Amino acid sequence: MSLLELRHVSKHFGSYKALDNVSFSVEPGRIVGLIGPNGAGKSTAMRAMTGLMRFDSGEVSFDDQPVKFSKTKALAKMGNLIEYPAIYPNFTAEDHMKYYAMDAKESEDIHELMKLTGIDGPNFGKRKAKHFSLGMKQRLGIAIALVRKPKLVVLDEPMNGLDPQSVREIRALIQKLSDQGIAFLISSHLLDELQRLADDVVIINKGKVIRKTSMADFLSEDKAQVKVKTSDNQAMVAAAEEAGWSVKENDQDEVLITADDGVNAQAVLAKATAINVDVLDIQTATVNLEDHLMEVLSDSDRDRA
Ligand SMILES: Nc1ncnc2c1ncn2[C@@H]1O[C@H](COP(=O)(O)OP(=O)(O)OP(=O)(O)O)[C@@H](O)[C@H]1O
Repeated sequence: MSLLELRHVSKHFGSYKALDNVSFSVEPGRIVGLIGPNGAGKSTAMRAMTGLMRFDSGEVSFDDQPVKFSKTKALAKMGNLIEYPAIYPNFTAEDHMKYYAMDAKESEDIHELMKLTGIDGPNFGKRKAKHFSLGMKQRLGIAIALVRKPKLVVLDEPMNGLDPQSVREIRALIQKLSDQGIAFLISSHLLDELQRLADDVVIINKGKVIRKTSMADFLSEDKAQVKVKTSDNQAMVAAAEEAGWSVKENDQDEVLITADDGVNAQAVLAKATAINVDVLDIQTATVNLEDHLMEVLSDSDRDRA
């Protein structure tokens, strides 16, 4: 049984379908990236699964219990940081931790957790939250999400507003906690970060789940691409097409070549030499979550048009 499961969840805002029959699951201890363009429905899905928002139809279950709007009992072992954490301006970091641990049946050692999330340093100390930077608030939000010893932590854009050093630290923290068996569902537009972190991906576009798979499988779908600049791109395109490769040209005068059974720079160079075309520059693009995501999204938009 999955730790978290959404089955056929739909949600309208007026006549707008923000979630359209959304189904996916999170397995124990896995880090799942929820990705998609602005307005795809990621935050809406997160609010539905954490009991923060009513949904129209479908079911959510967590830890073998149904999740309903405001049904907090089912959510005892789920932490979340969705949009902005509820931070009280006149509380210190420690006040927050004590407050959030108060109604927990089982809570982490607050001081350990503060150390782990880096909110115990001199910057925090006795300062009130109204003086915290955005990054400090994010860290505090993550610490709060962890206070009840959760089995799953739902994080909406956890890297927002963090400097590169903090992003790295938060990534290491998530990895460490996942190694201890905590599952994460994370939405982020920082795709490089998600590529490094996530075990699985769920891709959502216009309220629909268009792909759910492991990160490794998702990335391996992307075919290697050779980018080449030549003395005669027209001749290169013709020769590549004749070889049965897929060819596109971009606006930087580069010819982009892929093939279903793979293509490499040597093969493209050999083809150029055979037709007496000079190669000015050649590169093999590495697999990248962002590029592959763009392809998958544009295919899904085309299929729907
Ligand atoms: N309370 C609301 N009332 C009306 N429309 C809403 C409401 N909340 C979300 N929406 C709409 O639902 C759609 C999905 O929004 P959502 O915030 O879930 O997207 P998202 O994938 O999280 O986007 P982003 O990456 O920009 O955060 C958007 O078109 C948004 O305008």
